[in-house]
Amino acid sequence: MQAVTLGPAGTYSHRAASAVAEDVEFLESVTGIVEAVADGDYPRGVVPIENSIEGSVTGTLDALADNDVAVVRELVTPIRHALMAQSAEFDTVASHAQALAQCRSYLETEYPDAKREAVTSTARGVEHARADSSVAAIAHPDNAEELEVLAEDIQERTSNATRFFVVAPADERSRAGGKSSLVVYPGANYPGLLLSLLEPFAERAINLTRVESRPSGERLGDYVFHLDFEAGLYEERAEEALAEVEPLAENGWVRRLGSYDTQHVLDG
Ligand SMILES: O=C(O)C(=O)Cc1ccccc1
Repeated sequence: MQAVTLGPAGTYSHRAASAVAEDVEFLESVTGIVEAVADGDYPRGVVPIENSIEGSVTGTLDALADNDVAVVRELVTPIRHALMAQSAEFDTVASHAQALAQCRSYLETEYPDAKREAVTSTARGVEHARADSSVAAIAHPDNAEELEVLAEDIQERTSNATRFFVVAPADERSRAGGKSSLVVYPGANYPGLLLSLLEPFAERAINLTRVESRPSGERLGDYVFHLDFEAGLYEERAEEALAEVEPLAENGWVRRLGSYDTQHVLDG
């Protein structure tokens, strides 16, 4: 199976995608990846959704609200960051914004004067470091090749895990799986709205594993809600909960991203 993910080669997304596809192609934006799958250009896309230290990847959330795709699996993988450069003499650290944030304390302690440069992916930062001796990169240590690995395991906490979604064309949406994801745009704003969106799950003992709000882009204070819960859409209790949620969004919409299982991908 072919999958498209965040490139160039060597990103954490690439490592995760290799667990589900033999043929991995690259794009440089999560929005572009979700759009390419929605347009039928690729059968699968692998996008980072959430990190245990830094939280949501907002570009991915917004792309899932804006495009009609299915989520068919989630991948959970540990993230271990290394600092690499041509030598210890550098003045800039280039990496993906999430990786820079995940190594904030290390950088503040060890390299307080180094500039931080956010680039489109960790592997793109490595390319900068290869081309320019004043630049160090934060990436998976396997990317180092001729670069010197100056430090390993520089992330904030030992359990730096990232979730990735495997997205597929909308017609491959499944109701089977232990978890499900929804995007809800109520198109309304009144006291207790969020409570009434969540109560149908609580009343049926369905555990919510993630609740995120994102600005709808329409006006200030208008939100799209992203919900993940531990039940399959095939289950009667999930169907019942949705039957209560959908009328609350009569001025907006509810997107069922689908049900899926979790696959843990080990590093190395
Ligand atoms: O830039 C990468 O390597 C990615 O795949 C995105 C990312 C960045 C930091 C942690 C996890 C995923």
